[in-house]
Amino acid sequence: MYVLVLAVIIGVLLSLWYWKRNYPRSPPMYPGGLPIIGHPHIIINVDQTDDLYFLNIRINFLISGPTWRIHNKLLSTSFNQQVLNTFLPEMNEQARNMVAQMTAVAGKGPVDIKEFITQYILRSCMVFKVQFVFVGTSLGLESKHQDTIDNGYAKALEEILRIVGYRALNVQIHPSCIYNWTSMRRRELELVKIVKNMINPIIQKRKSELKCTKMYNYDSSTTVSGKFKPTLDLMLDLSNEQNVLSDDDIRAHLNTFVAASYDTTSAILHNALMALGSYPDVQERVYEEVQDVFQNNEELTKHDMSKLVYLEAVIKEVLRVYVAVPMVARKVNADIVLPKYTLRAGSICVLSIYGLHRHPLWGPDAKEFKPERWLNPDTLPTNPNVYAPFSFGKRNCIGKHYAMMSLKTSIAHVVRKFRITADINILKWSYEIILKPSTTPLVNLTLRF
Ligand code: HEM
Repeated sequence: MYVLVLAVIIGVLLSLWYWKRNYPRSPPMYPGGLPIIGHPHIIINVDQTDDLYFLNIRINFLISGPTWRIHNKLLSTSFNQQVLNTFLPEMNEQARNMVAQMTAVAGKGPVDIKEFITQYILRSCMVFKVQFVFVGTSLGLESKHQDTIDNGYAKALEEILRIVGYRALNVQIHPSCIYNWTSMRRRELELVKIVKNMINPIIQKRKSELKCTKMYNYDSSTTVSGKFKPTLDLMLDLSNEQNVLSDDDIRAHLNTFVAASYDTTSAILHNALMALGSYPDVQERVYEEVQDVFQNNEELTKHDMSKLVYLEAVIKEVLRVYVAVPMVARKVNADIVLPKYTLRAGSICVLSIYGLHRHPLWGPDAKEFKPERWLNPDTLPTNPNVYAPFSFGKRNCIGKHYAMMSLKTSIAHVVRKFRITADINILKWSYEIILKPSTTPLVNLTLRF
């Protein structure tokens, strides 16, 4: 009996110690009980932090903080606008494919658009992966095998993130000594193995291809034979010539790119189409702009991108109100002294992007969906830190311009062809690191011509 009581007391004390050690002193509380520091004036401290955490779970299959700092510089050349423009023809083609699939069901009653969106993102983002990272058909895989890899790989990463999200929200399984005994942990290890087994042969195959063609002799700039050097080649180059990246690093980068791009972009595309269906006036204005820009052409060009001003405002507002990444978390490297409390070194702090996007600085209509606010800078908050759909600081989103291009292209193609009717207010969300639609409310698509 005494032993039992003593065990309970020790358990409670250990939990309190663990809680105090991991959370900053007296932060304001988020409705769900999570500590937040999403105040715009203290966001700047994010650069004093390091690894990506979700509450206090570090995402182990992603690249770690110190490694990311070195690699990010080297890889950022692959994300410049010139390189991104080369993906526009493929984006147009995949958007047309999505529209063709939707046309088959248009006018036949309410439909679930999630599958069409997932296919578009998998095809265009995975094409991005295939061309940008895996160098198109040079993999020598038949397209059906390529599809299996795209689907299986992305789905495995998605499931890992779901597990991480679940663990993050359930404090009783934070300590590894408990979590390691759960079936969830076993599934996580299984998935990590699946991902490893899919990616390793691809890295090895490309390595030997590059050796054969002696491409290693090229310098590590972004171009090869007049073309942009794909990221995988760039990474292999860095590993071979400069010993900067190991195979594990390369795999972690690929995981990071795919995990960070697939779910986020599909959630936002889904939300944007639902929002357009719920606000007919906004949709008509987008339609008119898109018609003006497209004219009789089949494709959007890089010059068209900057002309889609209202559509850009709509996307920015979707990213604000229906944010895809509602919070980010960081490990604090050194004590950060704030007016009311100190974030201690070693603790994990959570930044509520969701909270920032509804901050009173946005005005009394902060919670309303109003794309027009982006057309007049005077109506926007003067503090830029209240808007962070792509996060802040050194580890912000490297793919933000790519995402914007992909969203503009796909939405323009859909709105040009269909009148959408939907109700975004009945949409329910689930937190899986990314805030994802958990229900699939149906949407009506009516052909415009
Ligand atoms: C609408 C779509 C997208 C949204 C809302 C989004 C949002 C974000 C956010 C909030 C972060 C920071 C996470 C953190 O600070 O903890 C991030 C990081 C990142 N994103 Fe995106 N993203 C999007 C699309 C993309 C795309 C298309 C790519 C393409 C490759 C991409 C690649 C990355 C990478 C590589 C990181 C860095 C992860 C790391 O530091 O390890 N993202 N993204």
